[in-house]
Amino acid sequence: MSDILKKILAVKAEEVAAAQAAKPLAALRAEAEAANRDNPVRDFVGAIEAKIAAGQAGVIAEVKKASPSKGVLRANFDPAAIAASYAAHGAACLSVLTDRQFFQGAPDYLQQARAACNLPVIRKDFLVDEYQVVEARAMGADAILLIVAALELARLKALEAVADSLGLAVLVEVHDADELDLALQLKTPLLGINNRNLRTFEVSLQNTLDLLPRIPTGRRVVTESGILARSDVALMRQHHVDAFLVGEAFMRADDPGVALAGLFHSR
Ligand SMILES: O=C(O)c1ccccc1NCC(=O)[C@H](O)[C@H](O)COP(=O)(O)O
Repeated sequence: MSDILKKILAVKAEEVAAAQAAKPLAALRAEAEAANRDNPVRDFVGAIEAKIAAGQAGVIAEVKKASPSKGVLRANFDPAAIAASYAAHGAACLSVLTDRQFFQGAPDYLQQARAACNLPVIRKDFLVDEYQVVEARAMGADAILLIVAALELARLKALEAVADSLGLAVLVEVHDADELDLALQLKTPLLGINNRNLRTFEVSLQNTLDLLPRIPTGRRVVTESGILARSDVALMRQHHVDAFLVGEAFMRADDPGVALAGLFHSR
């Protein structure tokens, strides 16, 4: 496991302990159930598939103020305005960072972004415990990320089951072939291949291409990280990779939605 991931996971364990002490799981579950009544889950997988069925890329557009590898990406950060622009320019879904310490994110940002549009939203964070999955639905998320490098198989399966019980979609993320073997033991169709090595922060789109021959039918590959240019999108689409998770390229642009259209839509 990479050093940064170790550090992040140690902080997550502390955050879960503190949150549980402040609000027990049973109370949080009641909030998640209320959210399911008042603010029902939006179909994350369906939104991606609908774009792809229409011949477009399925873009998960990220709302990310900063990152460990790049520092602050967007000083003037307005999650609602970013989300509205993404929606107006053809995003399938949103990814909102809720981690405070390493990404300068917040649960409030997820709520502001989701309220500003009709798109499904993934809680982008480092989930290690059932508590955080329930918390994701309570804050309004429609999907969660599970990172194979961070979790043992039994824990991955247990967290996927909690997500299923709440109606949340799961994006399972891998970086190499061993992680892929584990991810394929989950039920979710959404398989994220991270092009970023979390130890070195090196990014190589070749990582997605190398793992493609190992992907069975029935899984939807989402290529994650380092998509910066139209040539990157073209390379992926030539290899029938039609779903993308993109952050930095949009966050550094004056208008993130216009940048999305420029990267993905034909001119
Ligand atoms: O982005 C980082 O520096 C990072 C460091 C440690 C763990 C995860 C990290 N990124 C999370 C992501 O998955 C990216 O935000 C996402 O794939 C978008 O990547 P990009 O388009 O390169 O911003």
